[in-house]
Parts: sequence; structure tokens; C-alpha cells
Amino acid sequence: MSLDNQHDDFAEENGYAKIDRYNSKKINKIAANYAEILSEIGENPQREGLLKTPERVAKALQFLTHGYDLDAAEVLRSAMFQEDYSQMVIVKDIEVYSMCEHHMLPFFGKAHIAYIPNGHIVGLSKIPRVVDIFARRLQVQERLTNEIRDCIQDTLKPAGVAVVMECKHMCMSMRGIQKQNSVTTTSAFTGQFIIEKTRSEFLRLIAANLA
Ligand SMILES: Nc1nc2c(ncn2[C@@H]2O[C@H](COP(=O)(O)OP(=O)(O)OP(=O)(O)O)[C@@H](O)[C@H]2O)c(=O)[nH]1
Ligand SMILES: [Zn+2]
Repeated sequence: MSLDNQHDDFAEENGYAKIDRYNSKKINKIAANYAEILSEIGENPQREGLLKTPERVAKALQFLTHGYDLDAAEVLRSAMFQEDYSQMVIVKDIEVYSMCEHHMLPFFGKAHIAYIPNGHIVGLSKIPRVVDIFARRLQVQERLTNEIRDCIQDTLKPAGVAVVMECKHMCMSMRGIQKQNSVTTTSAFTGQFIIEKTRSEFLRLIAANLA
């Protein structure tokens, strides 16, 4: 499969068929800027290996920020089901890839999310989808954490939501302070998770190695 085809197939493979994935005007504009950047860093944008690089980077950037084109609440609403289940539901170890808004370098790690149903449950896959929709934007980890919490709380209206994220920031490892192993943890809670006992149960369960 050619590189172009791989990119073209991205939308469908990821269930994001309705994204206007290839706004070619946008791609061309971003690519032109990257050709200039290549020159500025002392490279020759005309050498063979770099000929298609500006276009590749433009497409990669569009992928890495495609969350702007998606509505996380709509995704949740598309798979809400009435169910008489009122115990904690936890989806843990969700891989997260985002980009910090300060340096546009990746930060990545895991999200652990729980909610306590209040009449409705949600299709399990929709929780990582919500994570991705907010992560695939320029972010800070704190806002990303809060946006996931608020979206689940406002849409599903459960008795409580808990979000914990643990991420490594490339802007702190490959440049700047250059700390290779530091991990940043953020958390956000609503409803019953504000109560110490419920929050402790959630934290104990995400720390446990049950599977
Ligand atoms: N709170 C928070 N800070 C972040 C996140 N991602 C990156 N940063 C920080 O954003 C800050 C930007 O600080 P500046 O002093 O303006 O930028 P800088 O000179 O490149 O800073 P250094 O990284 O310390 O070299 C840095 O301290 C980064 O570590 C994030 O998700 N949350
Ligand atoms: Zn950064």
C-alpha cells in the first residue's frame, strides 16, 4: 500500500469517516510552511528523501489534531443504553497520545476512567473514543483530564465520574529539563467520587493487577 493510500484509509479505519480528512487546501498551505522550515534548519527540501516530507508532515499534523473535527458528546450519545446497573464501571489503561500546546511535542501515557451509572450505561468503546477526541488536539494534561470528565458527566449524567491520567511529556525529556522518567499524574472527579470512600475504591482498583 502506498503512503498516500495509507493516509487516505485512515478516516474509515478509525470510524471517523465523516471527518473532512483531506482538506487539500489546508494540507498544501501547511506543507508550504514546512518546506520553508526545512530550509531554515539548514536542510535542502529538494533532496530526494525530503521531497514529500512537507506533505507527510502536514498530513501527520492533521491526524494528530483531528479531534477538533469531532463531537465527543455526540459519540457518547450514539451508544447510551438504559440499564439497571449502579456499580462503578472502570475502563483503565487507555493509551493516550496528545501534543502539548506549548511546544507541540507529544505527551503520552494512560487514562483510567470510571463512572457510576444513573439509569444509563454507555458502550464501552465510546470512553476511549472520548479520550481520543480530546487528546487529538493541542492540549495541556490538566485541561484534557477535565474535558473528558465534563463530557462524560454532562452527557451521560451518571452519579459520578473519575478520570486519572499518567503521562510522560516529550518536552520534558528530549529537550528543556531533560528528565527521562518523570511522569505527570492528573485527576478529576465528580459526584460520588468526591466522597473519599468511593474515590479510594476507584484508586485501589486502577492500581490492582486483576486481569
Ligand atoms: N501544566 C502543564 N504544563 C505543561 C504541559 N505540557 C508542557 N508544559 C509546560 O509548559 C511550560 C512552558 O513554559 P515556558 O517557560 O513558557 O517554556 P520553556 O521556556 O520552553 O520551558 P522549559 O520546558 O522549562 O524549557 C513548561 O514548564 C512545560 O513543562 C501540561 O500538560 N501541563
Ligand atoms: Zn511542552
